[in-house]
Amino acid sequence: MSAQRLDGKARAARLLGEVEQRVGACTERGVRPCLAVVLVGDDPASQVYVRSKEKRAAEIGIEARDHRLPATTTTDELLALVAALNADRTVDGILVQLPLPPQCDTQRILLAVDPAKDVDGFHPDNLGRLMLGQPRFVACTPQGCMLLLADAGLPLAGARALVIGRSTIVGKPMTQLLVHADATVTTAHSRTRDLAAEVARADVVVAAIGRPEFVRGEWIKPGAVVIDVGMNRLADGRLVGDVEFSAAEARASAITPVPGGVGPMTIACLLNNVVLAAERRAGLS
Ligand SMILES: NC(=O)C1=CN([C@@H]2O[C@H](COP(=O)(O)OP(=O)(O)OC[C@H]3O[C@@H](n4cnc5c(N)ncnc54)[C@H](OP(=O)(O)O)[C@@H]3O)[C@@H](O)[C@H]2O)C=CC1
Ligand SMILES: Nc1nc(=O)c2c([nH]1)NC[C@@H]1CN(c3ccc(C(=O)N[C@@H](CCC(=O)O)C(=O)O)cc3)C=[N+]21
Ligand SMILES: [Mg+2]
Repeated sequence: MSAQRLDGKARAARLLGEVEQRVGACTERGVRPCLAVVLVGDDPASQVYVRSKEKRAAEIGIEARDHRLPATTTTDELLALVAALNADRTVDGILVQLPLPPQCDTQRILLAVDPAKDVDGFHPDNLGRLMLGQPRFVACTPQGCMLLLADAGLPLAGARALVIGRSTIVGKPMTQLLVHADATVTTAHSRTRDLAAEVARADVVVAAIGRPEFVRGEWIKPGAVVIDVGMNRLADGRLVGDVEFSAAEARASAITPVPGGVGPMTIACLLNNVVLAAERRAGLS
């Protein structure tokens, strides 16, 4: 058996087509959807991500405004920029690219973003609403994973789901979304005693660890659906996920590739959140 590949590139293109229609409706009402991107320092991976997001935005008529700041930027300087973007009525969404340099107080800065412009879904208000089952902006990567899971066709209600990772940006919101989809969810992390045994009984595995091919293919339950969030750059330049892809593919019923899986979905869901914010400004929602 070989798994169905969950093609995130194609699924993202479809979502972006829908978002583009909605961008058009806003623009007709005189509201040009606009995303402000704040990038501090010169981390090469962050630059790649920001560039590809701005390219996708331009393709569908969303304005992306770049704010590039030196690696020495202070918390106060960032707070002042965020306050200006909050007050700017032409800005619909604000994205502060993470990670920030160590001298910046990340929690304080994320808390300062207007929750109505928090298209990453990282503000405590938006995380709390997700917890209540009344989401406003849902974090983009978990949102994208849910869309790919829907393509796999496996009913989530009653399924055993395993989320590996408990970060605020991926693991925790992913666990919440699966709980609300009526899965029976386990969250694993670095203190989990027997990860192989947890994986072996899961009908759905979402891996968000940040360690190349850490989840062995032989752990996967035959027929399981595997969503690989990991993005690991190897010394030879190859990009691999957190799952041993070739061995997992032989056992799973469906699996996301890296690249071309979750990554493109994250960007499409971000722009989906931007148009949601713009629709409110345009009086369309
Ligand atoms: N495709 C995309 O769009 C995106 C991809 N990513 C990628 O996803 C991965 C995870 O990102 P992120 O959540 O930000 O990472 P973090 O480093 O914030 O979190 C990693 C999580 O993995 C857990 N972990 C570490 N080692 C183990 C282990 N041996 N066994 C089980 N769990 C372990 C950690 O546990 P503990 O809490 O105990 O430390 C932690 O909860 C990265 O590769 C990142 O690049 C991230 C965002 C978007
Ligand atoms: N405020 C904030 N919001 C984020 O959403 C955010 C962030 N900070 N910091 C970093 C992580 C990482 N992330 C990625 C998104 C898309 C790809 C992506 O498109 N990847 C391509 C491959 C890219 C390549 O080849 O290098 C793919 O998987 O096919 C990757 C990584 C968003 N993040
Ligand atoms: Mg990917």
